[in-house]
Amino acid sequence: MRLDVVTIFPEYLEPLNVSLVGKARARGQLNVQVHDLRGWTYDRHNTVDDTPYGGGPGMVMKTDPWGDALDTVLAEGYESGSGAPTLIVPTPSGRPFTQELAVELSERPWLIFTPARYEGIDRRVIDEYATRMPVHEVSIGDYVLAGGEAAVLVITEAVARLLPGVLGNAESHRDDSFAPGAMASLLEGPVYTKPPEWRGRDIPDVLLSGHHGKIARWRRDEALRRTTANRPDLIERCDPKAFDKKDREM
Ligand SMILES: Nc1cc(-c2ccc3cc[nH]c3c2)n[nH]1
Repeated sequence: MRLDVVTIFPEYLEPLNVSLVGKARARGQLNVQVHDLRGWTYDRHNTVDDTPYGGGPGMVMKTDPWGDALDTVLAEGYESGSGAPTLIVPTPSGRPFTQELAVELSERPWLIFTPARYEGIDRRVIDEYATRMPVHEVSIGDYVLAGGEAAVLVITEAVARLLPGVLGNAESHRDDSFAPGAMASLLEGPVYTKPPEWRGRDIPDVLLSGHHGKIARWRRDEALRRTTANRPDLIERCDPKAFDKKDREM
């Protein structure tokens, strides 16, 4: 998979050099290119913004730097055989980013991220590139950030960990919260490891019983309890029949 990020804060994307994404890049599973939007400005102040038509507070990101940057990125990507691009535009007014969307994006060969700043990007840029590729305007949550770069980090990590071979054998996304399946959308229950006693706190006996059926049922019940408490909206999405089936298997 190829990822391109165009931003006025390339240093914000430094975390893509470490941990899971950094290792995937080093192994060649992920090709990440970060581009400084100001590289496509030609005035003395490297201007990327201007006042909004119709008035109002703040500034709007100008068309030309984005258009020139995206044309360059597209030419590079096509030249290197990156496949069909998908444009991802982080915005508070976008489609919610979910595990389902992460799975969908992980199956694409090439993602181009355009994290904005200020009041956003001149709408004509999105409209122009929407004629050439799928565009996903994506929100990572109902809160307002000062720019889209944090959203790029979130989306990139959620997508990269789904790529084949990126998660090690010791990890798996099979039972992720929100992953499809009988426990679809249940939140993760509590987890424990050694030592068996810590500051007077023990491990739940069932986890030491070696009875896999009882352990699976306890974990399911804990997930249900936690989901009911924290995300009752997710309970409706679960298929109760699947639970009966799972119970019989445990
Ligand atoms: N989910 C979410 C996205 C954003 C976001 C995305 C881009 C920009 C550009 C300027 N402010 C922004 C905020 N806030 N919250």
